[in-house]
Order: sequence, then structure tokens, then C-alpha cells
Amino acid sequence: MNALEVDIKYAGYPGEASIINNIQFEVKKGELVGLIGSNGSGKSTTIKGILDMLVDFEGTINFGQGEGKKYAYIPEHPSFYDELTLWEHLELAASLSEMSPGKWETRAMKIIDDFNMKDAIHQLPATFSKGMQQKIMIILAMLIEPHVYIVDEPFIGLDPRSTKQFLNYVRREKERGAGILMSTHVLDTAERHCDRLVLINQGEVVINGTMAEIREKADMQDGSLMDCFDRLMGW
Ligand SMILES: Nc1ncnc2c1ncn2[C@@H]1O[C@H](COP(=O)(O)OP(=O)(O)OP(=O)(O)O)[C@@H](O)[C@H]1O
Repeated sequence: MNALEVDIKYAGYPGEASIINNIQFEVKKGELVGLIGSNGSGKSTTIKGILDMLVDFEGTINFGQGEGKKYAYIPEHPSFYDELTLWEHLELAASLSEMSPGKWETRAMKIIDDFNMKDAIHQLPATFSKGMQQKIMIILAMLIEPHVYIVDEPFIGLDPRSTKQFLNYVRREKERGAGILMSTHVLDTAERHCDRLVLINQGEVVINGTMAEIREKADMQDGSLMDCFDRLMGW
């Protein structure tokens, strides 16, 4: 069963209406799909299209059937309410997703502890370092247990322990049945952890498949994702 179905005919920005074209793929329940492509290839535009953040958009996005539209977005550039502490941000996220007080508080404490952010609980995230801010976005998303995660480049800025913890949570959330779409430039991590990869170039899908399928298409039996990517691009 699909957690997310993407069918974008075209999407873009005022004056540049078709930055991306014919982007079609799905994310199944329990699946981690990597969105891969060079700088400017259209990954963030695809994500903005999925999140209904573009005025120039023609296509259909489906967030699973009968599951409501509960998704969480982990943006590349975190943003916070200047006046709210970390705990107050969690309170806000929990109230918007209608979680019961007993449930969200226990879960919030566990996630905060796992990401080593206990000392910062009553501080203002707006004053945190970039990596800490990124962790808060992850914590806020993981708190509400959505059906779908949309994650835009999570790895730049996270320290090794936080990266490992993030990947642990991704595994657990997949087991729970969540579908995860994650754009990244960190190809070795994508190769190791993604169930499927969607490669985008110049606003179009070049290939959508498992690592085995990508190797076959690139005719590189033992090739890394980077090598296959280069071969498929003709670089
Ligand atoms: N707000 C905007 N207005 C006009 N054009 C934009 C805007 N944002 C992005 N673009 C253009 O859309 C194209 C795709 O950009 P996008 O941000 O989707 O790429 P990306 O694959 O996410 O790149 P990166 O890996 O560098 O984050 C680029 O040519 C970019 O210049």
C-alpha cells in the first residue's frame, strides 16, 4: 500500500513555471525512498510541490488512502518561533496533531534524551547551533508519528552520533509503517539505507529503482551509487 503518490505534470516559480516536469513515483508504507540529484536538479522544488507550497503547480499528490493527511516535513533550513522554548515547540506540535498529554510527554522525553538535548529543553531553539536546530526539527517530526515523512537533506550539520540516532528512528518508523521520502547528497548513506532511489536531473526523473535495478541499468555490477549515477548521467 502506498503512503505517498506523486504525479507532478509540471511545477515551478513565477516566471519559471516548469522547473520540474513529469515527476512520478510513490513511497510505499514502510519504505525509505531517496531523492537524489545534483545541485539545482529540482529536488527541493519536488518537495515544495508535494507540500503544496508552489503557486505554479499542475499535478496530483496523494497521502495514502483512508489515513488522513498526516505528514511531517523536516526542512533543510529549520525555522522556529523566537519566543517559544524547545518544550513549548513540542507542546505546540503535539496539540496541533491532537496527541493525548500522557502520550506525547512520555514520547517527547524519550526522543529528547535519545538526541542528547535534555539540557536544552527550556531554552529557545532560535539561539541553538545549526546542528542542534536540525535535531529539533527531527524531534518535532518524530514526536507526532506521521504516516509520511518528507525530509530535505537531513545529514549536513548532524554529528555522527545524531546521524546514527536519526537512522535508528527512521528504521523504527519504517517498521511502524511510515513512508519516508528523503532528499540527500550523501550518496553512501543513501545507498546503504534507502529501499529505493529516485534520481532527478534537470527537473525530470532519470531512474526510479532499487540499488540492484540501478546497477543493472548502469551496467555496473559492483558500482557504488555515485559511480552508477555518473554513468547514467553520461559523466
Ligand atoms: N524561489 C525560486 N524562484 C525561482 N527559481 C527557483 C527558486 N528556487 C529554486 N529555483 C530554481 O529551480 C531549480 C531547481 O532548484 P531546486 O532548489 O529544486 O534544486 P535542488 O535539487 O533542491 O538543489 P540543491 O541540491 O542545490 O538543494 C534551480 O534552477 C533553481 O535556480
